[in-house]
Amino acid sequence: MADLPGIVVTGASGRMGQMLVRTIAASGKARLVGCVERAGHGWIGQDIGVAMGGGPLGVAVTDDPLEAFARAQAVIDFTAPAATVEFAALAAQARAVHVIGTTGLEAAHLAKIEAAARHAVVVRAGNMSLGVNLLVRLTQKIAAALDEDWDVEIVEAHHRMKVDAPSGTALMLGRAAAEGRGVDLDAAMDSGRHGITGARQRGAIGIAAVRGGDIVGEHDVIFAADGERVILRHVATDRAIFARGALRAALWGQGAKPGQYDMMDVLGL
Ligand SMILES: NC(=O)C1=CN([C@@H]2O[C@H](COP(=O)(O)OP(=O)(O)OC[C@H]3O[C@@H](n4cnc5c(N)ncnc54)[C@H](O)[C@@H]3O)[C@@H](O)[C@H]2O)C=CC1
Ligand SMILES: O=C(O)C1=N[C@H](C(=O)O)C[C@H](O)C1
Repeated sequence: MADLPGIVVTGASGRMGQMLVRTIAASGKARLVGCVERAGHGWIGQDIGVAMGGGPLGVAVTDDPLEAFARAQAVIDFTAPAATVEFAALAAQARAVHVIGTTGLEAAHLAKIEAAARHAVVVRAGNMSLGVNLLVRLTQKIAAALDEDWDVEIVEAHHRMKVDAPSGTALMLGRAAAEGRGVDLDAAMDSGRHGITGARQRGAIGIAAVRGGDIVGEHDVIFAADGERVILRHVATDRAIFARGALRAALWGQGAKPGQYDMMDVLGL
């Protein structure tokens, strides 16, 4: 047991944090060695298992990430952009693999993560599930096969508490469609339509976001032409799919050289 990789979960009280704690504890492939939450959080100092309403897991929640990371071989981080940037520097300092699931990262955040990845392994993906990563590959292939008579529209739906839009997954899918077509997503993307928009621009890649209830995550990629449509769909019904992917990434990263990777690298897709 002691030779299994030790993993720290950041944002341990969150929707994904709790799922990760359960997944790691039950995996038999890794040890949970730390749980981090933001300073002032009510769970600081409590055993994570007890705080989650179950039996003790022998790991107290801390607000000191550096001390926790120093004991770990990997950090799994599904939190928020500002926190993730801070954790990237600290994980690199500790030479721990940093698995980043956080979405809503902007250019300035990504530059800091890139700098950290010069010293340590970073695996980052807007979606860690096998099914979505397959969907990304299919989207790229179909976009490459179809010309601009086929309008690409991506529709994503998530729970009412999600704070960023479009979802990280929708952006992955948009990027894949753009790559398939040989264009730049930033130039082609049309998201958040409202008012007198004018007719659709040929070649645009549309992205729309739905927010409501407890939707775990749903993504449609629609290729619409005159007289026919191709629709690819992924429906997540359980956050365990993301946690399993993240754990797989943390284990895969143990043998990798410093640098930034994604789930395509981990899954060999
Ligand atoms: N890549 C993927 O496969 C997936 C990514 N996500 C992303 O993961 C992120 C988190 O999602 P949820 O768990 O639903 O959110 P959540 O709001 O339930 O959890 C976030 C947690 O991070 C904690 N946190 C924030 N700042 C912190 C700091 N400085 N130090 C320590 N902890 C801090 C919060 O207290 C909270 O417990 C979002 O960006 C979401 O889009 C979610 C599911 C799958
Ligand atoms: O916030 C979420 O919940 C999710 N976020 C990720 C995203 O932004 O795509 C992945 C998943 O869809 C759930």
